[in-house]
Amino acid sequence: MSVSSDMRSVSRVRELLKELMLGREDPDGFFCLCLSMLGDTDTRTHFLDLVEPLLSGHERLHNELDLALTLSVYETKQTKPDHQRHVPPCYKSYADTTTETSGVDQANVNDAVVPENQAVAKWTLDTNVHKNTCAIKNTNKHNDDLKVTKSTRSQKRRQRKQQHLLKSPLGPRPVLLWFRRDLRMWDNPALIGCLELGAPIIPVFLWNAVEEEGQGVTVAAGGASKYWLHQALVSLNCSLEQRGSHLVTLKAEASSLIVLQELIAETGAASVVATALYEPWLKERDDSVWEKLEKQGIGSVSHFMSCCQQNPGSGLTAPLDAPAALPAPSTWPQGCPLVDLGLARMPRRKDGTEIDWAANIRKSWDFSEEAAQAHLEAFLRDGVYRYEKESSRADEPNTSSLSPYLHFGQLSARSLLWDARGARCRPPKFQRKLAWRDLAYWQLCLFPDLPWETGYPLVDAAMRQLWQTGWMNNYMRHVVASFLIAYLHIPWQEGYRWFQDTLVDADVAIDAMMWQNGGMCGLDHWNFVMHPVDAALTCDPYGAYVRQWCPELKALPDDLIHKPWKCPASMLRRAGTSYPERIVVDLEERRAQSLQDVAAVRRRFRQFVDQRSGCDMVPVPARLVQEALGSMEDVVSHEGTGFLLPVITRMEFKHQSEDPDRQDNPYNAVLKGYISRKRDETVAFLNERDFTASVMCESAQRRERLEKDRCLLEGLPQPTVSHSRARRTQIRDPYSKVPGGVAVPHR
Ligand SMILES: Cc1cc2nc3c(=O)[nH]c(=O)nc-3n(C[C@H](O)[C@H](O)[C@H](O)COP(=O)(O)OP(=O)(O)OC[C@H]3O[C@@H](n4cnc5c(N)ncnc54)[C@H](O)[C@@H]3O)c2cc1C
Repeated sequence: MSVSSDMRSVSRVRELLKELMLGREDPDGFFCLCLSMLGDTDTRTHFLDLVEPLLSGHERLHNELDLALTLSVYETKQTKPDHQRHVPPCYKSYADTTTETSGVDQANVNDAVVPENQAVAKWTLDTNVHKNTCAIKNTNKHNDDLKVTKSTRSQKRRQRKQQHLLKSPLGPRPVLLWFRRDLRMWDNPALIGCLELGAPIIPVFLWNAVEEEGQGVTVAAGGASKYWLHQALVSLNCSLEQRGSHLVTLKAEASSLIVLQELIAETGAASVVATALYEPWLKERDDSVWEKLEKQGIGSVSHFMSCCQQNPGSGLTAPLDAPAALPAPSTWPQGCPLVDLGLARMPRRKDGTEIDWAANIRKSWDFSEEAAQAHLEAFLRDGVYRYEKESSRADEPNTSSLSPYLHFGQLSARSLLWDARGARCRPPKFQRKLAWRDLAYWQLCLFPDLPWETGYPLVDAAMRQLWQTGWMNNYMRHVVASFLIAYLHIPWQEGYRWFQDTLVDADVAIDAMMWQNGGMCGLDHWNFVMHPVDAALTCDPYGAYVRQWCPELKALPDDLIHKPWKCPASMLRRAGTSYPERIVVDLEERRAQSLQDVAAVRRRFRQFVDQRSGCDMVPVPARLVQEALGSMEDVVSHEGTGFLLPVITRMEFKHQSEDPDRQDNPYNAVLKGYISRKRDETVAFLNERDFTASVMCESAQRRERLEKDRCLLEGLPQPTVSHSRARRTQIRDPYSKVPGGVAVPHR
């Protein structure tokens, strides 16, 4: 056997060993494959060394393999004479790498003996496993990439040290698997990374509310998302128990670092593994934790993170399976009951009874990892087709509703993307949403400082859905945000805070980015304002959504469901509704005022408006400019305001500053709802073609609607809808197709 084929066999055996630990290969099959790859002699000599990792946590498998080896040796002895022992040099060096014990500079020895690719073979296995966590969201790594490339050798040394640390006379020392926002068994590289270390695993969750929050208006963990977190931890613990392990929960009141150090002292753990977090204040906390632990000689996540950073961008790789079992330590550290973390604590009334505000959230969601996968499967089987066409509908569940699972890492973004690409329609719109998610994290890294009733049924329905279930779809989030900012003139930070407290998927990066864009101070202004009635005609054309969340409006006819103020008082009385008056009546006037406010701000801070393009500009952190352009000292200090980056600015603002006196701004951003736009286009089209037919068509539709409403209010059966419309003049123009459509030559 050649040297290189030997090495290949050994690394293949190690891969198979992983399969065995994960329960995807049985011991007999594993043994036969090893025998055929290594041959009789090498199997007899090295097999037990290779399967040694099984001794911690997989003893039964080890015993079976030991027996299989004994039987095979016995059989071989019966048939063959004993061969001379032969240990190929590369094999020896490989074994040395894994059991480094001497004081010799092992890094140099190994680098000299083993070709580079073989020396890292063991680690590339880790790299493949680990890198994917960040493959999707890790877009801001230029700095770290550089560091990694330079320090590969020292990392290798550290990795070997880590291996050494894992060995002790009493068997391998445990590894702490620090769960944070990766609360899952499937496609969890940190978990698989721990398994590969071949040591007992202690899964821990630490809670320190202050560390979680960061500075300023962050509100990182609001009530609803903490409630979700609690439930997700319950579910994670069940999954761990099914695999012979459990989650140790701890209040990290002093700090996460101190609790980790105590855990290390108590358990003798040799390393701590976790997936990266990207909120700047948590990243800073983590950096300092890793630094201190490494000084103590604890192998840490830095290896794992650097693997992520070395990700060559080779594209999406297959998600990882969940392990069948986890090796448990001989003794467990003492944790506290999960409820003591106070994540799901309910307020109490004066009489001591509990106010269970989460009852509806519980009814609306299944918090488990399995539910996340079932949701995704169901969505890709069916919903995704509607999503690609009409993701704005509020009255139909057309979006995936996966955001809380993604936020808490109960579903990995990689497996979502993997499955989406495997779906028949390869949904482009859905896949793009994940890019938005990455963008949000990128922005947060870049700019770390970053109970109402309105009388408008769509807005109220959305806010009630949010309150009751902790969620609403993207379109509705736009509707309520537009309403708050453009019509109520309330600062976007208020909306952001409320969302952070009430959304189960509350996510600082995404939420802050979206609210800032809505509040006209982000990197990409919304070039639209949602009109609460027009939007309703698009996303809830028959009022089903409003009827679900505002049942007091149930009895109103379709035509008036989004405009209850237009109902005659007698109709409202009959319907028995106590719905409030509109919070603002003259929407146009409110919008005009909002535009003037923006103009005033832009005049006052003229230095942040690019006079040529009319775009707003934001100061870019000096660090970033320097990284991007080498040295930018001149630009940064010379201007006094730092380096300014023009951002995507709403057209109507730009036009307004160009021509402040013009009343009719051609870039009016208020969106016409889809339905009203289509209806207007149809009427305009018919007007142009055949005025009489158009009038007849309109009045026939109106008569039908009135009749339907009358029957509804008087409790009569609904009239059967007549499909005979007023005759439309046959269109003879061969170049016209549909209103708003493309004109194509007729053949
Ligand atoms: C004002 C405002 C605030 C928002 N706050 C949050 C928040 O706190 N947390 C949050 O997860 N999303 C937030 N979003 C984005 C978006 O509304 C939700 O991600 C989406 O509604 C979740 O539903 P879904 O899983 O059915 O989404 P789908 O449309 O099925 O998309 C799949 C996944 O892509 C990601 N995604 C979708 N849209 C966006 C987007 N616009 N920006 C970034 N990622 C996106 C989410 O992870 C989502 O689960 C906000 C949007 C607005 C307008």
